[in-house]
Amino acid sequence: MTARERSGDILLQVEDLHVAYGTAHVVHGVSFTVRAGEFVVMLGRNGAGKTTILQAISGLIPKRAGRVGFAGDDISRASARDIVQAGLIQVLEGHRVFTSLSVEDNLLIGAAARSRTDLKATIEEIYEEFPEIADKRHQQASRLSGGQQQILAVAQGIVADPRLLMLDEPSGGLAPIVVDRILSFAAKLARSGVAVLLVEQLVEKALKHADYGYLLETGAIGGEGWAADLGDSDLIRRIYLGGHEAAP
Ligand SMILES: Nc1ncnc2c1ncn2[C@@H]1O[C@H](COP(=O)(O)OP(=O)(O)OP(=O)(O)O)[C@@H](O)[C@H]1O
Repeated sequence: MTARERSGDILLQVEDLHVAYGTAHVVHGVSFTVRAGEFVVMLGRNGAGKTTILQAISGLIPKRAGRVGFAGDDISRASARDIVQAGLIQVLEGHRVFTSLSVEDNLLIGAAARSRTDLKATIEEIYEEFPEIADKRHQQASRLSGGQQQILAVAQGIVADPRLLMLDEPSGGLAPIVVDRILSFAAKLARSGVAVLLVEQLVEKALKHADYGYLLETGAIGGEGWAADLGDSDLIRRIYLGGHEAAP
């Protein structure tokens, strides 16, 4: 199955993206798409370039070459702020929350990036889904565990009213059951029309929740396919394990 046969309007279109850190050329002509309402995962070994690609799309690091289209506009040279305003929201790797502010203020700050009318209902929905942060809504975020801060970081991305939510390894430091809850919430968002682009090391869990996957091999797309087909594929075995064992 090729990308062309997927349904839905293309929301994000990355074409021939190149990124370098000084003389280290780490992304070599990457092209891929994310469609409206689609949950796409990008998999690849440590250091393959996944975070670099997300950050280049978000305008956080410069692109050496290539084009990024979003909702019909060319955002290749747009500022990080304008990219957020357009509805392309990235949740960075690690627990990047404001620890001196309350949980609820963290959510309000996340939402301040873009105005939305259903903010209260969205925050309530997040509290319902993640009672561990609801219970501490008026406490400083520094009182949350690392895993709860990670949930809060993802929640900040959700309240920003994304058209495309990019999640960079949301599993970091989380118990497996919490990872499943976050990924199934992301899948629910996708079903409601928000596109999701996930970078994740937990291959099995990512493929369980995503619709479509791209496999990154040292800065280039090595393969792609429906998530349901990739799990037990030779492609995954080749990329992660040199073709000998089952995927992690
Ligand atoms: N700021 C930087 N300066 C120089 N090299 C960098 C920088 N950030 C990343 N790299 C290098 O770029 C390559 C791609 O890194 P990147 O973090 O994008 O990979 P990744 O697939 O996200 O890996 P991981 O799963 O470990 O986060 C690696 O070789 C890494 O060492």
